[in-house]
Amino acid sequence: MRTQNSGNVRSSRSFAYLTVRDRLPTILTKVIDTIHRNKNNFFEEHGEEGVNAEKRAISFLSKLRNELQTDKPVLPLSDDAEDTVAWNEYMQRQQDMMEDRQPVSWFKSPWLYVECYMYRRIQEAVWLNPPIGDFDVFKEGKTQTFFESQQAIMFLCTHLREVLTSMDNPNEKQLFDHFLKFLQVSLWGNKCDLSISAGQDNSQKISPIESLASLQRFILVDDSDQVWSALMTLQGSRETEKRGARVDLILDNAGFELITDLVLGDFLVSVGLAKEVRFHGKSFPWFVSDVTKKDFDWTIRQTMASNHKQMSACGVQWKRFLKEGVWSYHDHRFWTLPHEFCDMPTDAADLYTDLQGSDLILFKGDLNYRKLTGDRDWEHTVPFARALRGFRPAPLCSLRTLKANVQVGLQPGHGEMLTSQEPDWMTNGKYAVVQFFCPPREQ
Ligand SMILES: O=P(O)(O)OC[C@H]1O[C@](O)(CO)[C@@H](O)[C@@H]1O
Ligand SMILES: [Mn+2]
Repeated sequence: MRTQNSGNVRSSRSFAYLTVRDRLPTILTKVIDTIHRNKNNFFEEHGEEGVNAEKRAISFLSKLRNELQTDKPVLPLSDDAEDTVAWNEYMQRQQDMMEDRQPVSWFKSPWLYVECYMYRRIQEAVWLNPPIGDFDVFKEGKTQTFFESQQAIMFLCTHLREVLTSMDNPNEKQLFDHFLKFLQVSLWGNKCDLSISAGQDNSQKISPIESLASLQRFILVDDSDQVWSALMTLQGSRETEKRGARVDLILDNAGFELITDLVLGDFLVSVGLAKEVRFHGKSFPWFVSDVTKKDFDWTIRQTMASNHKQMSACGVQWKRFLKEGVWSYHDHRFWTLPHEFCDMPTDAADLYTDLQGSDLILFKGDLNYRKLTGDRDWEHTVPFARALRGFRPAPLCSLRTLKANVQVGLQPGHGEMLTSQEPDWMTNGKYAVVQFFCPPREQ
């Protein structure tokens, strides 16, 4: 069994190596440029102090880029945030695992760790300079993809409102068909992240519903019917009948993907499949396009303010769900730590306990999949349940388009066939999985 990290940065032909060599410095250069372009805004808001903060942040980030490119040892964090100690302890853990006592450095550590670490160091640059401490270095890109996906967002909102108004007493089959569509739209929404393209435009421009049929053959594992059964079982159970089912959606990217997740959350609540939807986002800007609380609120405000009738009706409804507590937004520092999810019971016990109260947890995106499976070099036939290594807070499902070298739960020979036909099938974002796991009932 090969279970070392799939992200082997040491091998100069690996996807991980290329990411660290090419993609991460490009992202850092864009961040530096963004801060520089905002110099006048910082001056207007904070005077000279703002300009000094801009200079210090840029010099910090340029140094960081140099450390990365010259494979320097990774440095402990020097800020004083809620998660600083956890990060520095994790770095020590990495150090203890080094075979030859070499210092942990950018090209000699697991990919998952260095990639997460870079985003945390970017945040360190901002937090160490309080006048610009709440500046989101990725905001521009996130708003841009939202506006560039307007057409697709309008299609989707229209489709949702039509489905909801036309459904008077739907039978189970009709409900299932609609559910499947909204689940798949949310799945393919994950194509639109900005980290894989180092911030280049990756927005959705065509009708998301119409493209579903042609995309079906790219879903390598499709456990949608098990997700559906889990929801149906809840409907029949006495306990959940009383309190209603709770779905937790672990969000990934802002822009079009977030809209697909909100639409799915709306559908689940509006047709009674869930009583409560809890959205989980990041507590600081992460992996270029991930959702923060500000992005979440901004997206709902923008949707409400749209001139398009159905789109603004969606926004108004979403605002109402939040006000009534049917929907809620949560963040936890664990989502922006480098830990794999099987560490959650020990390293974020409060979050694990919270998730145990869920009836279904939907994990969006590639990074969440890497953390679910520990980003290991698993054989493709290893069952998903095994790759989770004891992470079993509640029934859970990963909705992920493939953008990294890890994939489990395939039929024998499937992975080999794909490799022979399309060597980059795990990283080109063309394929997807809907992978479900249900913890066995306690005896
Ligand atoms: O937004 P997602 O789907 O988690 O993707 C994040 C991207 O960043 C990566 O970590 C690569 O840099 C990949 O896993 C993926 O391409
Ligand atoms: Mn992301």
